[in-house]
Amino acid sequence: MRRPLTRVALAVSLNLRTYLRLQATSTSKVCINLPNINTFLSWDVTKLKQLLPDSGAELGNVNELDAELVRRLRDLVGVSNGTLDTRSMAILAFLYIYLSVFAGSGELPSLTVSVWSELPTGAGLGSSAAYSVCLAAALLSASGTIPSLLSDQESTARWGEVEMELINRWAFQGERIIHGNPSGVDNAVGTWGGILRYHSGKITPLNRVPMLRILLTNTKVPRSTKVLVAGVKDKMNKFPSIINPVLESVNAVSCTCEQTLSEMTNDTPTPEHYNILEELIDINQHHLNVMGVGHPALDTLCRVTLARGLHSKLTGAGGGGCGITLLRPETECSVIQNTIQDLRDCGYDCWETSVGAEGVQQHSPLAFKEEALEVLARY
Ligand SMILES: Nc1ncnc2c1ncn2[C@@H]1O[C@H](COP(=O)(O)OP(=O)(O)OP(=O)(O)O)[C@@H](O)[C@H]1O
Ligand SMILES: C[C@@](O)(CCO)CC(=O)[O-]
Ligand SMILES: [Mg+2]
Repeated sequence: MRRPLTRVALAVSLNLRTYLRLQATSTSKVCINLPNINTFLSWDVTKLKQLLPDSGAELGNVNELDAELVRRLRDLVGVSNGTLDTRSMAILAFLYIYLSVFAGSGELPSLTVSVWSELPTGAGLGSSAAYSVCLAAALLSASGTIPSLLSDQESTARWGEVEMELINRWAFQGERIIHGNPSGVDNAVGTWGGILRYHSGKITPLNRVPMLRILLTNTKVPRSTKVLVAGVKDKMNKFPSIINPVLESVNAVSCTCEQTLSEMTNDTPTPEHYNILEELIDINQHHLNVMGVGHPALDTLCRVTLARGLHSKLTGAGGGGCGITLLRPETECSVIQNTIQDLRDCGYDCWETSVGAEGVQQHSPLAFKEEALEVLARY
């Protein structure tokens, strides 16, 4: 039986976006272009139709993963059960959402979907969720399940609450395919943006969000969310009396952090607020090490930034990938530049950004970031 998660977590959106372009075609093919993972594939619509059960209406249940459809898709893609292969997971998530969303209409349309992301793939920044949210929003919109929002004048628009809820649910199915037993917090952040509080499956956006500057560092150490999450679960099962109190303490960190963030938005942020956030970052990083999701490269990140007076922690499932470093308002430009250089000297990618960006949106081609448009226009 799955233990209900009763602890609080806070999740924060980043200002790095995933872009999806969907073109209706008359080729009788479904094509997917995923330049980030060098994957370009197509299938005949007739072949995909054979995967649908006799009554298409049986599909399309947004609350449960259809194990039989997943099995058929695995056969089609040629993967065995426990595969963690980047490409296969991305393709399975796409085909699963495509077939489920269009099954009810009885017709599978030919189309070309191209996705390109500014997020590093599989590095602890929720790239799988951003990918799944884009797929869900685009396919639901193409099927007419949610409206297409853009009029001639409007270049960017957001869906209403009901549509966002549906996008989030379908994205969660994509996350399930990609990473096994996800909490749903990453797809919620991708859908709604901002900062979210997660408790027992209930997701509440924080009303107001302070502006926080951070450094984002990619150690480039490869890791798999699926494997790391399974590892923590194993530890919980093996040493419940040891790990449960750690999770309780993580919960208390989330609550104290939430209170501090709320004070920072109600009053002017003070140096003391930043001191508290820094201590919480350090404590949480130690928790994550105890849970077995640290990595020597992440320890290096923490050590190198602390030498410049800055505090860091891992992101996402850990085990390598990315970490964040909190910047204080008074942190001098030279300190930031020197820290970035130190981290680049370690072989890491590092850049400055801020937290709390918008969630999923529909853009007209004109409102696409130029770089994204340039990449996606190739397909
Ligand atoms: N831009 C993209 N194009 C295609 N597939 C992607 C893209 N981004 C993510 N994916 C899919 O998501 C998988 C990575 O998901 P995973 O959950 O392991 O990492 P993450 O989401 O980046 O990190 P975390 O879950 O720890 O925050 C990839 O293997 C790929 O299947
Ligand atoms: C590690 C994890 O918290 C998120 C990965 O970004 C797993 C989850 O919430 O499903
Ligand atoms: Mg993920």
